[in-house]
Amino acid sequence: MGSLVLQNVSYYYNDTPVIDGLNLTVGKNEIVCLLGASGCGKTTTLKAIAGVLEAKQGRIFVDGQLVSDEQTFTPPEHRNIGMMFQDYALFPHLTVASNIAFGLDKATKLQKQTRVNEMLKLVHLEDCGDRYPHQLSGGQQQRVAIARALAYKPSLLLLDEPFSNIDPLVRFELIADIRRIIKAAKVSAVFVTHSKEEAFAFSDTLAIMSSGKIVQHGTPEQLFSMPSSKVVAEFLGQGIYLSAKVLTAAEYQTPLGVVKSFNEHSDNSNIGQIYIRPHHIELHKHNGQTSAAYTAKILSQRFIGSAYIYSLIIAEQEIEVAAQYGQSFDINESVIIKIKPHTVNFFKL
Ligand SMILES: Nc1ncnc2c1ncn2[C@@H]1O[C@H](COP(=O)(O)OP(=O)(O)OP(=O)(O)O)[C@@H](O)[C@H]1O
Repeated sequence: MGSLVLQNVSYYYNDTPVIDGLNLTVGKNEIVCLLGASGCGKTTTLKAIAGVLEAKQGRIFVDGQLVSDEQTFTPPEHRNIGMMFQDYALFPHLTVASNIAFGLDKATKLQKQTRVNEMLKLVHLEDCGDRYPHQLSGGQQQRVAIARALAYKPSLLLLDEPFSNIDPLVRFELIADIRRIIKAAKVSAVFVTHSKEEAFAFSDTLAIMSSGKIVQHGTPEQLFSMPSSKVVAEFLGQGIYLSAKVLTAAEYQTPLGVVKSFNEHSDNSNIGQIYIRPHHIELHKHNGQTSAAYTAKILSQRFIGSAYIYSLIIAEQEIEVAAQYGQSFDINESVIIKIKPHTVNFFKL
């Protein structure tokens, strides 16, 4: 059994379902990120796991222990779960060391001191034990918050938007740092964010939520290359749909010609749509050729340092495509569009 198992969990506010038969298993030492549109129920799911609210249906196991079902409700303080939220919630009148020691109420003075020193070392704040929170940067305060959450050796850590108040310039450094700390502590974690970039940088796996359910759970690569539904495909990338007819197991007829696939078509349907991401598209100079070429007009451009990104309309949908190194086009220029062979995501109609 995983470190955390949610089986058919539901929760509703005033009869409106917010979590609706949700299933999720988080393995030992796995960091999973709950991702989904605003209001899809991510924070409510964290609260049900923490025991801050009582799930109306289903079963929740933490480290193999049943903590919630129709007959059982283990209160938050007995679930052995650490929590970390965006506002750090450090006690301003306590030193860093006292903040970290706060949850260690059953330990002796010596045990507390030893654990606080271990935690300060883990988060690289050995010299800050006597400081107060206001004497630390936002990133340092967040490291104290994680030290406090890990001090009593929880089996699971819940993180709700922990990086959203951190300066964007240092955010990804802090994310790498906190990921390292969690991995060193060998704890499982459930992380909620709005940012795909944070999710990719911080998590081992992503669980995409929609309408109160997990619609797909897997590594970022699995979800990106083989999304199980349009919701997942659209959530992870800004692509376009092309109508598609299955020609052979690895070829599709589209309005932009035949698209070749690395994977075999497994569905028994013949008509549908394929989802094309920007990196599947190649732009080429027209150079006066007309034969069998599929073209589009450049609408706008922006420079990102290493390349130009061009905006164009393909199959009546706007998409941004990066030019290859050294390539450049003019606004309004007509360019040839080629779709590279790739692992095709086909969705039947
Ligand atoms: N106390 C409440 N009473 C009634 N409805 C609530 C309450 N708390 C949350 N909701 C509703 O439940 C739904 C899910 O809320 P939740 O906070 O879990 O979403 P979320 O996915 O975390 O959203 P966000 O990404 O915006 O933080 C929303 O529609 C929200 O309006």
